Amino acid sequence: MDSTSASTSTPATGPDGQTEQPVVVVCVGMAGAGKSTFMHRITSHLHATKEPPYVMNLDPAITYSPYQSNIDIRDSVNYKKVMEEYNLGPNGGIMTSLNLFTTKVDQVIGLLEKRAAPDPENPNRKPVKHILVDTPGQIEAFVWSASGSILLDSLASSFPTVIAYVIDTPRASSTSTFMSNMLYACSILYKTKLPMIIVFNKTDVKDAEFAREWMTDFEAFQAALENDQSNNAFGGEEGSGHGSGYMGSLLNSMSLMLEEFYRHLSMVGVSATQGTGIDDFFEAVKEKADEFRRDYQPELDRKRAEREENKKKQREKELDKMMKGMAMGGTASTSAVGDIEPEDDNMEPLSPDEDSDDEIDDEQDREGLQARYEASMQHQADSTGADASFAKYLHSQRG
Ligand SMILES: Nc1nc2c(ncn2[C@@H]2O[C@H](COP(=O)(O)OP(=O)(O)OP(=O)(O)O)[C@@H](O)[C@H]2O)c(=O)[nH]1
Repeated sequence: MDSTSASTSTPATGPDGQTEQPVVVVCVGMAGAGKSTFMHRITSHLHATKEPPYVMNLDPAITYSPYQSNIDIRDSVNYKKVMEEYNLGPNGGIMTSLNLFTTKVDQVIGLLEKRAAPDPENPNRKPVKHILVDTPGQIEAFVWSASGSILLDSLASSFPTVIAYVIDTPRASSTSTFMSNMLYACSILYKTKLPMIIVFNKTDVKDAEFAREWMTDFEAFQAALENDQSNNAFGGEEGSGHGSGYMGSLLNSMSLMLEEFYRHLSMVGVSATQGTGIDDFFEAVKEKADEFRRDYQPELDRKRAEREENKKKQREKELDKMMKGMAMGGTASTSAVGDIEPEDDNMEPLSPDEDSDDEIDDEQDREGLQARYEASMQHQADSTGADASFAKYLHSQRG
C-alpha cells in the first residue's frame, strides 16, 4: 500500500541547522471516530519511549480531554462566550474560535520552533520530535475554513506535516460507508495537499483487514459490492441499507477512480483503547514525513517564493501609487528598504530657522518620505500583528 520509501529522503534540519525537525501529525476525523482517544494513545506511547511530544488541541468545544496539551485553544478562546457574543450556533462558534486563534498563529509557530531547537539555557531538555495536533470533529470547520488553511499552511511551512485521518472501522465496513469515508479522505487530501495516513481505529471491534484488501485489490472490492448488491445490504453492519442498480454502478465507478488515490496513502489499523497498531502508525508517520520532505517541500518552497514575490510587487505598486498621488514622482523600489537610515533624523521637530527656510530640498524630502513609508511597510510585514503577551501567556499556562 505504501508507495514511498524512506531511503531517498532529504535530511531536514531545525532552526539551529543541526537537529532534525519534528514531524507535525494533524489528527482529523469525523465526530466519534476516536481522535481524542487516539491522541491520548499516541501521546502516552511517545512518553513511554522517552520522546515526549509537543501537543496542541485545536478543538475549542471539548469539555474534557484525556491527554495534556502544551497549547490548548481553550486557554485563549472561550467557545461558549464566542457563541453568546456573536449569536452563533455550535459550528459557527467553532469556526469563529478558530478564526480568533488563527490571529495568533505566528506566536504559536514561534513557540513550536523554540521547542524544536535545543535550549541553550537548558541543555538537558531535548528538542521534540513530534508535534501532535487534535482538531474538531466537525471536519469541515477545520479543513474547509480559512483559519484551518492558514493553520495548516503555517505548520507545513515550518515543519514536515502529515494528516492522520481517523476512521471508525466498524462504521465503515460496508461497501457504501467505506466508499463515503474514502471520498471524504480524498477531498481532505486534495484540499490540504499534505501526505495522509488513513488510521482505521477501533480494530478491537472490527478488524481492518477488509479495508486493506479493498484498497489494494480492486476485484475484492467488486466482489464485496456484488455481494452487498445481491443481499440489498449497502448499509452493511451499520444499518439495513437498500441499494438500487444505480447505487451499485456508482460505487463501482468511484472505486475505479479512487484506485489512483489509494496509491498515495498509507493505511494502518489501530485500536486506540487497546494500543495495538501504534508502532505501525509511527512507521507510517516516518515514511510520510520523508515523502513530505522529498515531494511536498519543494512545491511549498516554490509557492512561498511566489507569494513573497507577489507581495513585493504589490508593495512596490502601492508605494508607487502613493508617491504619484502626492505628486512627488519617482519610481518606488522596496529594494531600498535595507538601506534605510534611522528615521529619527527626519522626525526631529524643525527649528524656527529651518521652519521658515523656503529652500528645503525637494529631492531630499521625497527620499525621506519614501524611506519612512518603506520602513513602515517593512515593519508591518515583519510583525503581522504579533502580541508578545500571548506567548508569555501560553508559557505561563503550560510551563
Ligand atoms: N472499542 C473502541 N472504542 C473506541 C476506540 N477509540 C475510541 N473509542 C470510543 O469511541 C468514542 C469516541 O471517542 P473520542 O475519542 O471521544 O472520539 P473523537 O473523534 O475525539 O470525538 P469528537 O471529540 O466528537 O470529535 C468513545 O466512546 C471512545 O471510548 C477504540 O479503539 N476501540
